[in-house]
Amino acid sequence: MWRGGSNTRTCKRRFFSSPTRSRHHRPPYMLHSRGSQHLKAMAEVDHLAAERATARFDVEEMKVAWAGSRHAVHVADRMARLVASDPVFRKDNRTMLSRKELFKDTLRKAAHAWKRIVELRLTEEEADLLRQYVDQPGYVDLHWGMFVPAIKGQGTEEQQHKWLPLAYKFQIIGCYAQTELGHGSNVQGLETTATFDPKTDEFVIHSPTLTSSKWWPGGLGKASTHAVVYARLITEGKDYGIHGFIVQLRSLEDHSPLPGVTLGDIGGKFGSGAYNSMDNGVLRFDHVRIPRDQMLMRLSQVTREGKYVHSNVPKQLLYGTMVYVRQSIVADASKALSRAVCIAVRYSAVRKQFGSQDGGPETQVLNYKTQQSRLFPLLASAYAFRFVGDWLNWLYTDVTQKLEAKDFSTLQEAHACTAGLKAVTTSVTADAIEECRKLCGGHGYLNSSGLPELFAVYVPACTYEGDNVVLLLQLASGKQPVGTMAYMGKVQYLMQCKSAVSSAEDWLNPDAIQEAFEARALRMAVNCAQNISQAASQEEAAGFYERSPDLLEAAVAHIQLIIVTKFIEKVHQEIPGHGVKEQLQALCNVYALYILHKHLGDFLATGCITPRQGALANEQLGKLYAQVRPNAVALVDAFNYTDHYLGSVLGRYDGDVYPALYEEAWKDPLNETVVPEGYHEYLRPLIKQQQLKLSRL
Ligand SMILES: CCCCCCCCCCCCCC(=O)SCCNC(=O)CCNC(=O)[C@H](O)C(C)(C)COP(=O)(O)OP(=O)(O)OC[C@H]1O[C@@H](n2cnc3c(N)ncnc32)[C@H](O)[C@@H]1OP(=O)(O)O
Ligand SMILES: Cc1cc2nc3c(=O)[nH]c(=O)nc-3n(C[C@H](O)[C@H](O)[C@H](O)COP(=O)(O)OP(=O)(O)OC[C@H]3O[C@@H](n4cnc5c(N)ncnc54)[C@H](O)[C@@H]3O)c2cc1C
Repeated sequence: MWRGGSNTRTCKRRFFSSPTRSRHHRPPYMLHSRGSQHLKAMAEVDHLAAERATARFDVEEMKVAWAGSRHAVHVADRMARLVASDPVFRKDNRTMLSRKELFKDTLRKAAHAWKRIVELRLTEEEADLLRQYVDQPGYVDLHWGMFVPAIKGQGTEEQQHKWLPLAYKFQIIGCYAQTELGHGSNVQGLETTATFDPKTDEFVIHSPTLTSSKWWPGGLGKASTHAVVYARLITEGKDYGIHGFIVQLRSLEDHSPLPGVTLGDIGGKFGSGAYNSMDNGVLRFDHVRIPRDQMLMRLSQVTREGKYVHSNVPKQLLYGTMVYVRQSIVADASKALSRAVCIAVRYSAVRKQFGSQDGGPETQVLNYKTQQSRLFPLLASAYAFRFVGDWLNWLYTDVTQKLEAKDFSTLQEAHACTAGLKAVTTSVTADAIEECRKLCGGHGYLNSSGLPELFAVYVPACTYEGDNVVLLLQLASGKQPVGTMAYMGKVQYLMQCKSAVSSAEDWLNPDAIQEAFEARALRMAVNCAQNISQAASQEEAAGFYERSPDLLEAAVAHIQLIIVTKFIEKVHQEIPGHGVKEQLQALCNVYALYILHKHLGDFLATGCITPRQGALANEQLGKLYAQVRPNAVALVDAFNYTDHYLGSVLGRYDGDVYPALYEEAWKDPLNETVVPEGYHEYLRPLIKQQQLKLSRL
């Protein structure tokens, strides 16, 4: 019932295609042949070769561990090359395009991607990867990511039979129209109505108020012909709450809005380039009629006579599409985070500052302990999110199979885990991309570093598909100790256990880590429960409301425990390749001890560890950073990203950063003329006026 598209995995190796540039854009030194020869010679040097030589593990095997299988590495490799070598998929000029140009460029790329998918007869897995490497948000994300899964999950067999082939062949383009101007988080508060008219066997879709205007759906603004619209179902005078309906919005002949439909784009968004390639839209209905069979009727139906019938399944299955997308957002978090970290690690190995008193070489900034303590936990988090994402995908698949067999026992667990992991991984990733920008110093602030755009594209992930705070509160309201909450069954032990750690090395023992994280999460949850019951003499809801800031922290502790646990489980598996397991073990420890250090207050306040044990964890963390240092560049190489996909002059595989930065500057439209436009209007008169004044003195 929750079926959606297949999940894709990341990958790729370097493959840089430099776009051809007009002569007048060239930096001055490139106009001389000696200069360009020099540049060419420089480009053939691998400035990071020395870094790669210090790696103590087999990078090719680490690529397999990261991607999940040899097959996954291979497919991703082919798709990334395909995209990187195709000039239509060029993206280095994206931040310089106007909104209209950017949108047209997105339409062009989507159409070209589809053409290649059809021509090359790509499989679903290959097509998903190809779209991922095109790396430009657009209507296709919502078409494949939400419209199709909504019909698969909530449509009957007949409805799927009718609509999916149209969607699969792009004969219709769909979006997911749930959020309104007045309500997003509170789905039950949506106002759009779908009133059944038994006389005509139709639903009348209507937007009764301004706040009921659909607002935000991606792909709605300009591209979609259809939408799955969420509206209050009213029949026989009774409001049955939110249900999904397939509604045609635009003519399939000339793309004009159908009668009664008003729609457009909601306007420019944060950052240049970035999510502005997406046409997030506004939509209003004025008594638009659709046939009864366009209500998605897998979970509940309205009969010809107008009788409402609800199947014997939990009504929350209506939210299945959101659960599906949330679990893919967790997988995406590791992709975005690993991209930022790859850029910051490579650049930190190239960048040198200070440290040469006697004319010798300066210090690579990656050698500064502060740089390591800021960067290596993010590197470890990228791996941690990758593996927890794989586990979540497994959980989702498992729940989906159970639901097919009408077993709803794991539904709540899946909801809680996807909601909590979505919230934690996106919040950490958004902050981490910004940290990576700072780790790259001034150059990180340039669009050509790739980081500003990555940040601007990524941050809305903290809001869309459920605001992170709202989702964490969902997790905090979970009741039964099942699945990932099973450790709560050990309440008596975990409430009084004392950590046995007595040396820094003791923190390398996964059992010590696991116990500390379990005890912290459990004690925080128990403290919350006690405080809620004390705060709420009359009603539990009042106590929940009162203590919700503490509940958020308890929910985060629970999710961090899940991430640590899944990383430990991963490292316990058989992992082939020289040194690969050892590196993953080190990263797992970095992740866990970093979280412990960062949230030391929680661990101390709940009495799970002593201040001395906290200090020992930090001591061990420093040792682990030293262990990661010689492997750092190889560990980001294992993400296997092309230069095209990274889209960063600072993160280039060859580390040849400075000529690339220099060259990139000349591509800016401001450099199209030597004397800027506006000089004669504003600058010259100003200067002349001042000169005249001075000459009169
Ligand atoms: C490859 C694919 C890639 C795709 C990427 C696409 C690109 C992405 C681009 C961006 C695209 C962005 C696209 C977009 O942004 S699409 C719009 C996304 N919108 C949201 O995410 C809205 C967030 N709000 C909600 O989900 C609900 O309103 C919440 C959950 C907050 C409350 O809910 P509700 O109002 O009903 O009230 P209740 O709290 O009393 O809950 C009642 C009961 O229901 C249970 N419950 C709640 N939820 C679920 C659930 N899901 N499964 C199973 N159970 C669930 C709950 O535990 C409780 O159980 P119990 O305690 O009674 O036992
Ligand atoms: C880029 C982008 C793309 C989107 N794409 C789509 C799409 O394709 N289709 C679609 O239907 N929607 C889409 N959305 C909408 C998105 O799902 C909502 O914006 C999101 O669910 C948050 O809801 P909201 O805007 O109502 O936030 P609000 O709920 O208004 O949040 C405002 C603040 O209130 C807080 N808050 C709200 N409720 C509570 C509570 N109970 N307790 C404590 N704090 C609370 C939040 O934490 C937040 O700080 C998109 C949004 C964005 C930004």
